[in-house]
Amino acid sequence: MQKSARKQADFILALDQGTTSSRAILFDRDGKVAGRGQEEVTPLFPSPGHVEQDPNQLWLTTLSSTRKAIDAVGAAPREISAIGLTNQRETTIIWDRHTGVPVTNAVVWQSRITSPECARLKALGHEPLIREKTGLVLDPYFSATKISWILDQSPALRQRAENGDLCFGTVDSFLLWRLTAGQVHATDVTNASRTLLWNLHEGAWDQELLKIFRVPQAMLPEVKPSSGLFGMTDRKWFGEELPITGIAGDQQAATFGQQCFTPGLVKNTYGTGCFVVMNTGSSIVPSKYGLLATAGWKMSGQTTFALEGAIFAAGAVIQWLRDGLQIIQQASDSEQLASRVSDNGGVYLVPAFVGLGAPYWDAEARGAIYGLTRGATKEHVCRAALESIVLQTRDVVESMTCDSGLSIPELRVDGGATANNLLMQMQADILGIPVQRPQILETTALGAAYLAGLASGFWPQLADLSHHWHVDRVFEPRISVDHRETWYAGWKKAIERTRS
Ligand SMILES: Nc1ncnc2c1ncn2[C@@H]1O[C@H](COP(=O)(O)OP(=O)(O)O)[C@@H](O)[C@H]1O
Ligand SMILES: O=P(O)(O)OC[C@H](O)CO
Repeated sequence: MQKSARKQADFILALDQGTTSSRAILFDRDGKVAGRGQEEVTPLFPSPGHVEQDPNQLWLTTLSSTRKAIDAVGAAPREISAIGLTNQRETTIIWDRHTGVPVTNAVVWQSRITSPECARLKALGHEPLIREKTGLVLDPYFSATKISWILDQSPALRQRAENGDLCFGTVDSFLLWRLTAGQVHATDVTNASRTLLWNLHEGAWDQELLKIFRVPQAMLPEVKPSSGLFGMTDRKWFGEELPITGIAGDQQAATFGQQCFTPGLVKNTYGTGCFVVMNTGSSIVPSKYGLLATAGWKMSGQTTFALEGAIFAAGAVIQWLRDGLQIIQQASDSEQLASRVSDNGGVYLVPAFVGLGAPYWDAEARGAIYGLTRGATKEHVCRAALESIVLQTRDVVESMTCDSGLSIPELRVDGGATANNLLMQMQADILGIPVQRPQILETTALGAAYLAGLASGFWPQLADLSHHWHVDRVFEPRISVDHRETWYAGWKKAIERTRS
């Protein structure tokens, strides 16, 4: 890499391959969006509870959104200092090492197809060891059982994996492989830490876990720091070779993009799901209250760890109001509809569409609506749907406070649903702390850009980033403690009734 020439370049390109879309954003030196491209991706539901995506679509939409972003700016590729990659995490792809062709569709993080395998491993008593080594819980959400589920499709596949003819990767790893035309099979620590195969304490693939999950070591990617050179793009994609110098899973990237650089700072991203992440510095905080210990990022030889509460259904509830119940036409209508009533009228909605994630980890629970009376209206249901997002967040923030022993002074927010002012106000009300919405909501992509730009020299040091973060609006809590706790007590009752 010609570092000095690249330092002079004008942009960092961030590629954000998410659950619902692939996005590409060019950021300038002030961390502002210079141009963007976005393409939707299609979820496939082959059987109840199972979710897949076509890996080729993830790749092609990444390429086409990149071209859109570059065209929007009219930038020449040589004006791009480096590329940062961020991705929906845990989603599992296996491809042929020689041809690059995926052997099946991607098994998406939301898929529950491996519930029986998780139950089998729990019955064998493996859960405490797995939890201790990985910081995670034994749940179909993570990659390990998805890998073995794919390999169990045929003995020939398993044999090819054992012979070293197949590669496993999360979405970052697959895109990196394609961008480098098959030259690099790698991932970063944050993505590795979501597989259930990564020993968080040792920072290495764990032989005992590989055996428990029946995953051949020969198919695993090399694991690198989140900020540093991963490889060069093949000239055929953008007309010249560009260095890929940052990779992180999307929630860790958003934490970095929100500049949660000091222990105790917390962000929440409101997308399809909701992911609350707290920086815990150099300490791995094992959770007693249903959260995950995970890698935050690794740079300059140092790993920063994090505590995370993963909530599976957030914006997905609003999509259901639109596509399932059809009581709104677009997600943003939810704000107006819910505002027509002053409270939930006693209605609570628990959106356990794919079970419950943090802090309950109940794969078998399914969604329910409680408290319906003859006076309940679609406005109440819509309000209860929005409330379910902030109430789930409160569950996680309570666990985080207990686990970390730190009181959380404020919540930094980002993601598509933060455009909803009522949602943000309710979030401040139920937590009793200020909610800070920054001007740039594309913090996931920004975090990937920061990781890449710090490695390429585009931004010489972390301190150069501090003037990029500007608040758009602060939502202060406005309700009494009594009101807050009565509201929350109703939710806890609804949750208890829903658990399997
Ligand atoms: N104004 C809004 N009010 C409530 N939810 C919204 C609003 N705008 C978008 N959403 C929800 O936010 C999600 C999209 O956010 P995004 O950050 O793009 O998600 P992802 O990264 O998971 O693809 C969708 O699930 C959508 O229902
Ligand atoms: O693509 P998103 O934004 O829905 O994020 C998905 C998470 O990474 C799943 O762990």
